[in-house]
Amino acid sequence: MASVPTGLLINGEWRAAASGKTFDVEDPATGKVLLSIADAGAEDGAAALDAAAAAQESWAKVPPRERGEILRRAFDLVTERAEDFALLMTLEMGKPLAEARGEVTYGAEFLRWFSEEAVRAFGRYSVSPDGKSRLLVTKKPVGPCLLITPWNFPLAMATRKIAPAVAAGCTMVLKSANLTPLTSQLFAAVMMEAGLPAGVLNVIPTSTAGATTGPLIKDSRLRKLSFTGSTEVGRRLLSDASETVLRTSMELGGNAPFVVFEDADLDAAVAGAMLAKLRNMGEACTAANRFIVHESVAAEFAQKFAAKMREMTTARGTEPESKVGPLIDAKSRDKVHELVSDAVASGATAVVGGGPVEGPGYFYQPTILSGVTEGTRILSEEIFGPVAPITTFSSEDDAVRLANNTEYGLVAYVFTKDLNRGIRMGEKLETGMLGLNAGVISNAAAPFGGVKQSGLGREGGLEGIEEYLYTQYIGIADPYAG
Ligand SMILES: NC(=O)c1ccc[n+]([C@@H]2O[C@H](COP(=O)([O-])OP(=O)(O)OC[C@H]3O[C@@H](n4cnc5c(N)ncnc54)[C@H](O)[C@@H]3O)[C@@H](O)[C@H]2O)c1
Ligand SMILES: O=CCCC(=O)O
Repeated sequence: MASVPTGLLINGEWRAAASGKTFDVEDPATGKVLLSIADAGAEDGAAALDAAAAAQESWAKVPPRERGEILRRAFDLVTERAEDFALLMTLEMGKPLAEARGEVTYGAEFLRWFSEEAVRAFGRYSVSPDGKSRLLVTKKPVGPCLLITPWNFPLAMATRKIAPAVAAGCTMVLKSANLTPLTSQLFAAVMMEAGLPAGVLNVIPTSTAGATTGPLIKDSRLRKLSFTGSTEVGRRLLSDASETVLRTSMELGGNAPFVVFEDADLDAAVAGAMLAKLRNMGEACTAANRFIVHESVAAEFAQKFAAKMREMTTARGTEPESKVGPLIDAKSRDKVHELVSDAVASGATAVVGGGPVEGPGYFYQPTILSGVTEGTRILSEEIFGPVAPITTFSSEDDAVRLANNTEYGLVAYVFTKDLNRGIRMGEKLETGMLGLNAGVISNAAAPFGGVKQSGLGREGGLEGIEEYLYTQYIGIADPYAG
């Protein structure tokens, strides 16, 4: 296992927090402390922004190809050390090793994708409609960015922001999640090894997020905030960002509907449901949160889905048999159980599972609830656990109404053999993404993001780099005028 830096990364150096404080990172499978790392405070946050602001001008001048090559080297290094990254993620976050390996592949792909995009931030030159002037449109790096990441995908959520920022020529301060900061520490070390100049990426893990990043958001040298996390915190940060009219990208919560029509291939729908529900133990913004199944196939779907859920072994992610790891902490596990208990009290039935697993760690049984009725809390809140509530519908209009009945709009899943119906659903569903007969659609080459209260902006795809660029227009006088 590679050694993980335990300091703050500021201007290319690993250092202790100004206060000398550290905080503990726990293994959610055992509750034991894995490592203590430097705990940044406001003074460290200011030093990190000083470094990012000082490096911005020279970094923006580095040729795009060179920036791309740094990212490509980082891709190679992460790929070479895939096992180190996977084990670290399993230890600090809990996901089974096989899934952690999948996240390394997914997370590294943002480095490769944006290494290729770095050289394609094109502008345009055109003749004005009246022919009397010329219009030159260019793309420029937006400037120093604050990147705030969640705990659930410790590598991919960081690379999805850092890679496009590097490609665009922005400097940055990364505030990693306090529950899973270790992967970001190792990744930052890799970025330095790949040749990223000092000051371009600064990393400030902290146990006091608001106090440490609040002053940065109000600092006029900061030009961009990219946040991934809950809608609740996102709303607060948007309000703070309004003070300096800070440019923002917000990747927030989800409440994905998983719609199964009567003509769907039920085995394929169950396979999709297993992915959409159990990937990352259900701790994903993209997790299917509501199974909306046609009344004529609901019983058969529930029975097939339950048979698969029963095969899932709950164990520490490092154990070879583990298919479902622990939830991130006791608070999350208690919240999941509260939602399940509320649904059961409101008339739902636990077809399988229904409670926490006894013993150390924060494990929860893979659970299916049938007969969940509209208005039940579990259908409106993010579950963030391995629990699948099933509700039924009788017509396409009914399915659309139920699916759209949420403040969120990140992703939806639709299973049908009728392509026209699939396309119609895409047009009618209020989401940024749709999985058509697919249970996972995350891809570095695709624009990831939501509508409604699931956020603003897109990460990945051709769109991802745009979040870190601004457009400048230069009006040129008629070159034929005397
Ligand atoms: N849409 C997406 O792409 C996406 C991806 C992953 C996770 N998420 C969402 O993230 C949530 C789970 O992650 P979480 O529990 O880490 O979310 P969270 O909102 O609690 O925290 C996210 C990050 O914000 C920091 N934070 C919390 N309060 C802050 C404050 N006042 N100022 C500055 N930073 C603050 C946290 O320390 C963490 O780094 C879920 O809602 C999930 O849907 C969304
Ligand atoms: O948690 C949300 C991110 C999931 C993903 O990128 O696939």
